[in-house]
Amino acid sequence: MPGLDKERECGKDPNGSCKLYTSSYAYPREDFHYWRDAVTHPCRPLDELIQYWPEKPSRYREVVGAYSVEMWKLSCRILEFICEGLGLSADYFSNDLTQVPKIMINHYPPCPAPSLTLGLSKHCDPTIITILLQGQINGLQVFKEGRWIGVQPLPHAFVVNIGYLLQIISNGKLKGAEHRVVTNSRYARTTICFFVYPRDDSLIEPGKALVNASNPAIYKAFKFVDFVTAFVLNPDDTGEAVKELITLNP
Ligand SMILES: O=C(O)CCC(=O)C(=O)O
Ligand SMILES: [Fe+2]
Repeated sequence: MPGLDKERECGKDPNGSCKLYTSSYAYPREDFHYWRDAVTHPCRPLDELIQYWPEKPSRYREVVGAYSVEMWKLSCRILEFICEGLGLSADYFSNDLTQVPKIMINHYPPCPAPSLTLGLSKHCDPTIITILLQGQINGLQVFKEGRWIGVQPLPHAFVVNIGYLLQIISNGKLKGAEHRVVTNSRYARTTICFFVYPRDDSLIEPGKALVNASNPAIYKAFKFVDFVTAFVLNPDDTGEAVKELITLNP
């Protein structure tokens, strides 16, 4: 699709809820650019928001709409299991903590210099959880015990990433997955993320049921909007502004 059409398709909401990026959302501030184009938009409530989504390719709204409905159901089920595992009430996330899910479609074209160029740098998603459909092509890596490990695409499987917010809510019992995307010179790679985000004014804090005298809170309570602001200023999640916001007695 020509660039102008892409811009038009992603510019239907005067409030800019649908965004089109090359590299990352922070393009003008990046020290390095990434080999990636991305489209993102919120997807709930669908009836209200679908009018702002791209209409091209021709079945985009139908296909991505149906996909987002299924991802929403799946994310609710996964979060119920996570609650059971952590010892939080089953409905802990059935509220503002999960009401702003977003779809992000990433496209990484074949790259002439994969050893010099990443698709996305090391980060931890600023979400509760992320459900990722990787497709058939390798590219995702997770950082574990000091080294990068490729996440092999499996047919009919999703990757579920713990986000930074769930790390905080679980009081550090669950760790946000640090990951990045590498490029390759032969194949284009397209992936779809379903990001589970809270409302801006949601309070993020270690679950009360997980905190007691022998397990004190290791993170402060904060509003999601303040976290996002700090995160956007420091896309690297070890950024000082984020650390200061979430760490007790920094
Ligand atoms: O494309 C991928 O495999 C991962 C994308 C990702 O990590 C992100 O969009 O946050
Ligand atoms: Fe990510």
